[in-house]
Formats: sequence, C-alpha cells, structure tokens
Amino acid sequence: MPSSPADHPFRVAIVGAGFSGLSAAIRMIDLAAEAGRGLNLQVFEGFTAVGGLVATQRLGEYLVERGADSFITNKPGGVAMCRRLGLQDRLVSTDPRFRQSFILRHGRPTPTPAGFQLIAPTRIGPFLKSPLLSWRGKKRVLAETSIPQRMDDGEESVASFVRRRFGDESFERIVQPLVGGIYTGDLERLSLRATFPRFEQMEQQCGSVLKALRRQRTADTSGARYGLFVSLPGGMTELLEAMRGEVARSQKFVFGDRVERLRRGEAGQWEVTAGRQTHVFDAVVLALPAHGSAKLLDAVDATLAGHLNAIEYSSSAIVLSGHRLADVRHPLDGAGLVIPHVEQRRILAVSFASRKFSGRAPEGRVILRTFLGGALQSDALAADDDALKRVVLEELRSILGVEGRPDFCEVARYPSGIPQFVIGHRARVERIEAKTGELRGLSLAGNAYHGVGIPDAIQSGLSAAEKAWADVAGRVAGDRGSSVGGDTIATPPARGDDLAERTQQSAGLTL
Ligand SMILES: CC1=C(CCC(=O)O)c2cc3nc(cc4[nH]c(cc5[nH]c(cc1n2)c(C)c5CCC(=O)O)c(CCC(=O)O)c4C)C(CCC(=O)O)=C3C
Repeated sequence: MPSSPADHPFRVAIVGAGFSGLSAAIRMIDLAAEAGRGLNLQVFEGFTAVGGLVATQRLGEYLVERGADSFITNKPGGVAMCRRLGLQDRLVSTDPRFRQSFILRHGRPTPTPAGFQLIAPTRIGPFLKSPLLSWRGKKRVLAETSIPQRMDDGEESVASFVRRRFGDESFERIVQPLVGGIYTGDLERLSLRATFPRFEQMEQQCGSVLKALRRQRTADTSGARYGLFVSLPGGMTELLEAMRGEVARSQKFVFGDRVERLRRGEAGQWEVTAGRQTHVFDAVVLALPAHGSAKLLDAVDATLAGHLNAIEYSSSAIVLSGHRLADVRHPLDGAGLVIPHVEQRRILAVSFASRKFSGRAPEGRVILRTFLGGALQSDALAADDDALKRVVLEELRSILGVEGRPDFCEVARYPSGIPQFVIGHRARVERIEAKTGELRGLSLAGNAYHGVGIPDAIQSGLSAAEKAWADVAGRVAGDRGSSVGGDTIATPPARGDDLAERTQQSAGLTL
C-alpha cells in the first residue's frame, strides 16, 4: 500500500457533482465512518451548483424541472438514498388522477391501452379496443405466443426484437415512441440486452414475452406505469440539496473550476489539476459523462479513453412552458404524450408536468415540457432558442390546441446528454471495467455504463466509491452488496436482469 499509509486520512477526489458523484461522496463518507478512518474528500464541480443534468427552477409561482422530473421506484437506488437522508416521508407519487398517457395517432392524442408494458400488452381487453393499431396489427401482436424462439444468441436491436415478435405496426405505432423516448434513441441501434434484458430472458425462458408477462401479472399492478415514479415537493433539487448538504457537513466542494488534468504520480497517487492548482489524492472517482472521463484519462491510459469515447450520446432539448388551462383545448387528463417517429412531427414528447405532479403551477395554469431532438431528429437542435420555441408552440397548438401566449417559455438544451446503449455496449463496458480494475484508486460513475436513470446513477456512485475504497483501504463492506446507511442494496447482477428480484422489489414498495 504505497500511497495510503494508515496515518493519513484517505484523500479522495470526486469529479462531477451530479447524482452519481454526490452518491459516491456519501458512500465514501459512510465507508470511512464505518471503518473509523479519516477522510479528506474534495468534490470538484465545474458548474456552480450540484445536479449535473438535473435542476428544479422556480419561475414566479411555477416550480419547473429542467431535466429529469422524477425517479423510478422499481430500482432501489433513489428510494434508498432518500431513506439515507431522512427524506423517505417527503416522497410524492405521480398524481393518481392523471396517470394515463397518450400516444399520437394520425395527429390525435390517443390513450395508451391500460396495461401496456413498454413492448407488450398485459391486458387483452383494453388492447383490442384501442384505436392505435389496425385489426391486422393487433392480431399480429397476439400471435407473438406462436412466434418461434430465436436460436442465435448474438445481440439484437430493440427494433429487431420487437418487429420479429410483435410485428412492424406495434413497433412503429406504440413501442418506438415509448421505449425510444427513454433514451431519446434510435431503437434500430439500441441493444435489447443492454437496455431491457428482461424481455430477452422472457423469450429465452418462456418462449414468448406475452406468456411470460401473463405469469408475472399477479405481482404487478396493471394500471398506468406512471405510478412507479416519485419526486419530492421541492422537485429533484430537494434531493440534490440534501445530498450536497450531507457531503458539505464534513467535506469540501470546489465549484466553478473544471478539472483540466489528471495524472498518475510515481507512487501511484493521483494528481488532479483544477483552476491552476494541483491536488494529490489516493483515489479518484470520475463521475462524468463517458466523453468527459475519456478526456481526463487520455494521458493516463489511451486505450481506456478510446473505449470511453466510443460510448455514443444523443442530444436533446426540453422546451418548458406555462399556459392558462383556458387556453388549452385538450383536457390534459393524463401525465403526458409520446409521438411515434412515423407521425413525422417536429417534437418527440410532451410531459403535462403539473398534472404529473400536482401543486407546481398556479391555479388554472399548466406546465408543459416538450422534448425535441434525440437520435432520430438531431437536426432539429441546430435551430436557435427562439426557433425551437416557435416550433414547439406551433406543434402544441396543432396537437393539443394550445392557444395564446405562454406565461413563460424557456429552452433547456442537453448536448450529448443521454448515453446510447447500442449493440456492443455491454462488451465495451466490460472492457472499460477490466481496464479500470487495473488502475488502482480509479473508478468511474455515471449514467453511461449500466443505466440512464437516476437510481442507476446513484447505484453507480455507490459502487464507484466501494471500488475506490477497496483499492486504497484494502477492505470494504465485503459481500453485503452496496448500501446507503444500512439499507442494503443488492448490487445489480453483472449480466442480465433478474426478473424475480425486480418484481419482488416493486411489489415490496409502499409509496
Ligand atoms: C422523458 C420521458 C418521457 C416523456 C414524457 C414524460 O416525461 O412524461 C417518458 C414517457 C413515458 N414513459 C412511460 C413508461 C415507462 N418509462 C420508464 C422508464 C423511463 N422513462 C424515462 C423518460 C421518459 N419517459 C426514463 C429516463 C426512464 C428510465 C428510468 C430509470 O430506469 O431509472 C419505464 C420503466 C422501464 C423499466 O421497466 O425499466 C416505464 C414503464 C410511459 C407509459 C406510461 C403508461 O404506461 O401509460 C410514457 C408515456
């Protein structure tokens, strides 16, 4: 142990103060406390606030999310972090009155059939009644039970899997906007194994997704899946601020100076240069987008940097706007609307933000969040902000009958914001982790590797802290799995996605 003699506190740098970096910091603080060891932590954040791509903004009486507006509760990371910070009683569910969603069909918002689960229906009645598909399209979906199992075990795209098992119509009219929306991605390129391995396993284990879902149904409520998502009364910033406060109680933040350089010292220590100052650490957690980590690692290990740079990203933008309800023809009786690519519109989705979470708009007003860009419409983002707003207001008018001038209208851009788990992603992540494993005291966190949502970002931070700790301290929480404050979180299986475990987790949540 050349670089961490027991007589000095562990010196750890965390680069990036989004969800993953803050989680890494909190986990590191807990590990040091459990071990009774001194810790000297510095969190470097190039911006002047924590949160990364996530921020809640107050605009007059409106409470508006600029990025992610909620997190999912069927993965443990988010809820466990709230419990760790004493925020579990502050969690709010989506408004049960507005959990239905819509899919655009011939220019009209059409309800998603009740019980439809991302790629397949779990309830036949509502599915058969839905005008989203033709009779032929519906028959083809139900014929899924007799589509032979694929024997080739190579990686398949989400589009190929869904087209093969359920037909083109269901793919284009329902699945593409629902699943594509999660990644603002191109499903012809995204890997099923890297995004939704459970569906691949359903085919392998039951021969049919519909049969597998039928077996599973008892464990899952078949209502609108929006019930899975939670936030806090102050928005996502309430959680981020609690995380920041927890770290700031004992450790140091460096805001506003981007880390420019990372170097490995001769004794294996890490030298971090930010704002013309160089600091020395025993361990470094890079909680950045993959391309950001690649830039810092280029001089340390060019092969690793190459793998990181190969992780693709899509860019998107969200136009945030506030309207008088009286100016909107559509009742907005749901949480949001997604738009199939085949509808040829200029927007991807609209979230009825103040319906999804009540109390965020003044009486008689509504917040809309309109998504643009993504892998399929990246050209849309070349336009300047005023042009984007114009496009959005035209589309909102045509699709939802939104008239008049909005109370506010703002653009939040996310260039290279969402990683794309394309075919080959898992193998790439394995190579990245193998390489990182060889670099003592270095770990990577963020949404680029195992999952794009907030719970996975949090989990990635916990795991990164544990790797760094194990490297420098020579011991760690052992085989208990990652945990925040005594709530054991099962570390996700390296490969695949255990169906029983996930179902159990969602069934066990009482929110
Ligand atoms: C930006 C966005 C919209 C646009 C509008 C808006 O913001 O409203 C949207 C719409 C929708 N999303 C929907 C459903 C789901 N979205 C999921 C997961 C996720 N969505 C995400 C993003 C979005 N989603 C993200 C970043 C995740 C990953 C979370 C994580 O992994 O941390 C999952 C869980 C997947 C799993 O099982 O892993 C489900 C079931 C439904 C249908 C609801 C119904 O049934 O009526 C609709 C209209």
